[in-house]
Formats: sequence, structure tokens, C-alpha cells
Amino acid sequence: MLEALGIGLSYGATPALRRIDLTLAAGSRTALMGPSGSGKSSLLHCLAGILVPDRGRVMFDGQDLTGLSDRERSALRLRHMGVVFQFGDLVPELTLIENVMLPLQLLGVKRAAARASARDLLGELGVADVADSRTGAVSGGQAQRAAVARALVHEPRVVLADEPTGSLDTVNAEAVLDAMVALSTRMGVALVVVTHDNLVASHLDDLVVLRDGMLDLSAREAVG
Ligand SMILES: Nc1ncnc2c1ncn2[C@@H]1O[C@H](COP(=O)(O)OP(=O)(O)OP(=O)(O)O)[C@@H](O)[C@H]1O
Repeated sequence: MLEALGIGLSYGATPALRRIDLTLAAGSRTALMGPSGSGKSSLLHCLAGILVPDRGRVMFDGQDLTGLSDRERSALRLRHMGVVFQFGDLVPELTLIENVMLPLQLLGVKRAAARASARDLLGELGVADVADSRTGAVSGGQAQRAAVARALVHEPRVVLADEPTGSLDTVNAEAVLDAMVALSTRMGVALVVVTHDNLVASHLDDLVVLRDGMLDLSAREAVG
């Protein structure tokens, strides 16, 4: 479903990804681990089509993302992907429910229907009671649940999450992750989660380890 074919990326003279080949199947659940600076975020951003690699290709359902314009990649991401960042990245001027409605409304779903879907999902994530609060008025854990809801509300093919529980305490982190994994599984959505945390990785099925911008295949085999 999502594939990196020999991708390389540098920031000026700094190589971030050297030659990555990776295949993610529909519905798979993958942890992306590795030391700080090993290229995890860069790889996730390339898979999401937010960054375009300097070399190689990223294929989504047989379509080469690297051949698309910014606008085409954004449209594809809106329709087929959900993205979660460490600090949620919600729009602070909007309430939680308005944030979760956004992808649906951008996809042309009517306001009332978008609101109903968003409210249902916020309910499943245990934050229906703060749905009408702005992001600044809720806890980090509540905001991050809304960020997860926003990534899943349009039932994408894949959710790409960069340290989605990195700003939360252990109890909240576990709860948010459990909810994200359970909902993605129910919806058949693939998950790719960048994490430093072995506990987070233990909730997922596959492990990909990066080291100096390359796949560390020995680490993968050691686990598998
Ligand atoms: N915007 C940027 N400009 C210049 N160099 C960058 C930029 N973003 C990342 N890098 C460099 O690219 C390399 C890979 O960074 P990346 O953030 O992808 O790693 P990471 O494994 O996600 O790190 P961390 O776990 O610390 O978030 C590092 O050497 C980093 O310093």
C-alpha cells in the first residue's frame, strides 16, 4: 500500500536518509524506532508526502508521490492519510470538535454530518465532554485524543504518527495509544508510529529500526 523505494534525503550537506527500502501493507501496524537523529521523522514525512526525497520514490497504491505537485500530494494526503504530531498540532482558534470536523469538511462532507461523525469519534476516545472547548482549555492528553480523532475521522488508508504520545505521562500515553490502535484496527487503517518508547512499540506488530539514515536490519531480525 505504501512503499519507499531507495529513498535518500539530505538537508544541505547533512544526509538524513541514505537508501531506504520499505513496504507497508494495508492494515499493518509498524513502529519506527532508532536513536535521535537517525532519520525517523524525515522518513515519516517522506511517506506522508510532506517532504519529497532527493532520490528514490514513494509509492502509494501504485502511484508515485514524488511525481506529484505539492497540491496533488496535499489532496492525496487529505483523502487517504491521517497525520499525528507530538504536540497534536490542532488549530488553537477552533474547538476540539471543529478541529476533528476539518478533514471531512475539506472533503466536502456537510457540516451537520461532519459534526455527528466527529462527535461520535470524540466519544469513543473519551473526550465528548470537552468537544466544544478550545484546545488551550483542555489537557495535553485530551488534545492529543482529538488529534487522533482528526487523523482517523475520514477513515484514511494509513495514519502516520510522529511521537504521538511523547508529550504525555505514562497513563495518558498508554490510553491514547490503545485507543489509536483499537480504532485503526476496527477501521482497517494502517499505522506507522515513530517512537522512542519500547512500550509504544510493543502495541504494534512490526518494528523498523533506523540508524544513521539507514535501515538496521539486524535489529528487525532480532525482534522478528
Ligand atoms: N530541517 C532540518 N534542517 C537541517 N537538518 C535537519 C532538519 N531536520 C532534520 N535534520 C537532520 O537530519 C537528520 C535526521 O533527522 P530526523 O529528525 O529525521 O531524525 P529523528 O530520528 O526523527 O530524530 P529525533 O528522534 O531526535 O526526532 C539529523 O541529523 C538532523 O539533525
